[in-house]
Amino acid sequence: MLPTISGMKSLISPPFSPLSLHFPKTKPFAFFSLPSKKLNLSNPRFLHINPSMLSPTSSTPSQQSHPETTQSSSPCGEVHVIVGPMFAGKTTALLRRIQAESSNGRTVAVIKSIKDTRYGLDSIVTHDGMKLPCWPLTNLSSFRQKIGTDAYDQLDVIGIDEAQFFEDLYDFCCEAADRDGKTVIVAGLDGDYLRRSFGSVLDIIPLANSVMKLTARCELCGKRAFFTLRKTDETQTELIGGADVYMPVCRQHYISGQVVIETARSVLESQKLQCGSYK
Ligand SMILES: Nc1ncnc2c1ncn2[C@@H]1O[C@H](COP(=O)(O)OP(=O)(O)O)[C@@H](O)[C@H]1O
Ligand SMILES: Cc1cn([C@H]2C[C@H](O)[C@@H](COP(=O)(O)O)O2)c(=O)[nH]c1=O
Ligand SMILES: [Zn+2]
Repeated sequence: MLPTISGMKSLISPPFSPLSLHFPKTKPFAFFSLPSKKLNLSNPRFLHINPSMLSPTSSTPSQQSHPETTQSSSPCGEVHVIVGPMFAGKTTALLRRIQAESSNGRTVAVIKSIKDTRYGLDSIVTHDGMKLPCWPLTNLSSFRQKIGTDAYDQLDVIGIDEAQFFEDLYDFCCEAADRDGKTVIVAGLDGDYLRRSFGSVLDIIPLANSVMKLTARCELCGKRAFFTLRKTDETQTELIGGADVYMPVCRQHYISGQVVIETARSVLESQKLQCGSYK
């Protein structure tokens, strides 16, 4: 039997200890207890998340209010969708919503795509350092089996980060909310670096109780940023990276940035071709 922390309610991926929650040093945190549910789970641990851990002081400049935070257990499921470009605070918003649900005494678990290897597999980490243990999965359909049926049945709230990488997002949200009565909170990119619909994120809008599009700050002018510009010459849709590869931009700088990058790309391509023909 894995050690548990008294009164914890969140179902968090093992291995987990309080020390695995890392937040910026300027934002101290402490654990507190809530009455625990009658759970007999062999694997997941129970966690209380102190609100100060997910302090609003780390909010993005464009932080918007949460449209709906569930106050009590609902017999019906819910789907809430958080979208926006990179660096908009999607993960921060997801972690805050999860914390709010946990504070309301609901049992929560968080999933992220195994494709996102940026900060190790077992944690969701925001760009400014908030960290929460999670279940890293290839596909969402494996979640119930991974967590265990009993644990799944006890869950009230499921958070999903990097939702653009899950092909079975629609079916999972449908089943979790409609059939199993779960509250599903989904965070992901609505668009890729070419502003095309990314994965299945937009497909779940018709399933949603609420949709929130967050914005970042344009790295070039400071205005609101709606888009993500890729700074490199790579062209595949999926390319894991952070500020080294991507930057948030406003419409004007997306357009001018794309022109610069596409020009650079075609210059590089023609240089490669020329080099090839000299060989
Ligand atoms: N251009 C940037 N480069 C690096 N970090 C940024 C940039 N813009 C904002 N941030 C930080 O990223 C935080 C949001 O991180 P996160 O919640 O992980 O965003 P998202 O999940 O939308 O990518 C902001 O609060 C801010 O501190
Ligand atoms: C625009 C864009 C992004 N990605 C990748 C890059 C990151 O690994 C994630 C997004 O992370 P965040 O939590 O929203 O910051 O997605 C990609 O693969 N392709 C793209 O076009
Ligand atoms: Zn701009």
